[in-house]
Amino acid sequence: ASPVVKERRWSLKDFEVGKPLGRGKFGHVYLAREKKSNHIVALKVLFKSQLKQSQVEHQLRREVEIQSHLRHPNILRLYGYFYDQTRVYLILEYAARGELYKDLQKCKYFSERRAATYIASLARALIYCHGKHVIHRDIKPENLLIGLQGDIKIADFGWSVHTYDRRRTMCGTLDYLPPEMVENTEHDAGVDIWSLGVLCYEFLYGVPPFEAKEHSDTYRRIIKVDLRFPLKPIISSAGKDLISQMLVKDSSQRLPLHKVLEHPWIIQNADPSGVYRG
Ligand SMILES: CC(=O)N[C@H]1CCN(c2c(Cl)cnc3[nH]c(-c4cn(C)nc4C)nc23)C1
Repeated sequence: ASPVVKERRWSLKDFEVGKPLGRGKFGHVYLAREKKSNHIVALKVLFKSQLKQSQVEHQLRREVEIQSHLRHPNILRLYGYFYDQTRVYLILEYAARGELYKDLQKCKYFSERRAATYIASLARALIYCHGKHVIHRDIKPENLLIGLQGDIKIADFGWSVHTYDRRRTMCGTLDYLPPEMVENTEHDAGVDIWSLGVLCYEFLYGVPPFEAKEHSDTYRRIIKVDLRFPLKPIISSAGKDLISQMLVKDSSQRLPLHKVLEHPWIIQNADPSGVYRG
């Protein structure tokens, strides 16, 4: 089992806490070392008072429940948690090369090879999540970290949910359900395919596809799927084709994740090892 396993009851004295790595909404994340195993982790410290006043305890419980059961190279591990009088602590995998959005800001946009390698890894991670009826719902650069080898990791499952199949959980028979009930729920796995398409566009152009000054304009552009490709940087038609097949209004018509992995742009550009070496 991994050195920092969840079965044990953890407490702060098990860790030597180091420098702050960054701050989330509800607290800070610190570099830390588990004393017995010398395992380096990221310790996310959340203040109970802030969780209470924002009524996100249930969301945090769901995040812990979901992320602690997911095991995938492109999903940040949650090894365990503990709490004291005033705080909740999440013991998270440490991603040695930090936050992806900082890299994206620095180099404005990624090469097609780097973007395709990340999109392929994220597609594989989402296929894994959807196989467990988990949808993330918040795939964006701020929630992505980079591991020691340059491997991308989805973090922050704060908005993930367990989808359940209403068809099966409804009172047995389907016969009496109207079409819209038998169809997908408003939040089906298709939301993550859309977000992956938005992310792919932002990786390649450095800005999200429906960006506008006012929120109301962004909303209008999303609803209309007002997708435009700038002249610069020059992107292959294969890359634009993949984005166009993911950013489709009808979620049932979006390119399924396994088809994303077979798309020519991914085949031609993604590093098979899932790691971008530059
Ligand atoms: C909302 C939120 O938790 N955001 C970030 C803060 C750091 N945190 C990390 C988490 Cl949760 C895990 N691993 C990290 N590694 C780093 C990092 C590494 N370097 C060289 N620089 C940084 C920064 N940060 C993390 C997640």
